[in-house]
Amino acid sequence: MIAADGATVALGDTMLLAPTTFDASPGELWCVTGGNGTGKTTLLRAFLGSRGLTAGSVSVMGEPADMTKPRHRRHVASLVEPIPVARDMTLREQVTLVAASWYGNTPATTERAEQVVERLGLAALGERFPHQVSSGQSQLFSLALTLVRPADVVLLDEPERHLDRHRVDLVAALLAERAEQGTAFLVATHEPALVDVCDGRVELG
Ligand SMILES: Nc1ncnc2c1ncn2[C@@H]1O[C@H](COP(=O)(O)OP(=O)(O)OP(=O)(O)O)[C@@H](O)[C@H]1O
Repeated sequence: MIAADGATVALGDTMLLAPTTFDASPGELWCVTGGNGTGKTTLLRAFLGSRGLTAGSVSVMGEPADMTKPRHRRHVASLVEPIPVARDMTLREQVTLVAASWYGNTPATTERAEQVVERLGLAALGERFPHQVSSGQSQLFSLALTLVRPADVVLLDEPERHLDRHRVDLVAALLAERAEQGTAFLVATHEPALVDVCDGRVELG
């Protein structure tokens, strides 16, 4: 489902990602761990197709990673780069809009969006605008925008950013539940609580 075979990124003499090999199956939650600068974000970007490889290969569902291809974009949801948000729409409206763009504008879609908002503890903040929430709440909002859409593969870069222990546990539980339903996850993290719920681990550095 998500595979790397000797994936390597170098810029001149600088090694951004040492040769990396792994293979995650559908429904598996994999963590990418390692110290600062060991190549976690670089590996995720390789799976987005935004960072070219010097050697080796990466694939998603057996095909090369290429976000210019609509098929790839349909399969892969990601929170690796910041997600653009609308300043003049509430959090709930934006999560619902993303859901509607994938599932259609129906009452079931509204319900689906509300479930994600609730699971991430954002229900009471749903009528706020992006500039009216804290850094941690903003991170939960970005996760809601990422997780509300359908995806076979989800790539997340340090989803624990700005989150307290309780919220990290909320996120870990939600990711583990989504994985059980068949989504494959690749999650770069420094957070032991996320590593604890992983089925596999890529250790860099
Ligand atoms: N454009 C670039 N030119 C040169 N080196 C780069 C460039 N971008 C990243 N690097 C280097 O590549 C290495 C891997 O960076 P990357 O962001 O993938 O690390 P990371 O494991 O995600 O780190 P962190 O835990 O700090 O987020 C780092 O040593 C970084 O300095």
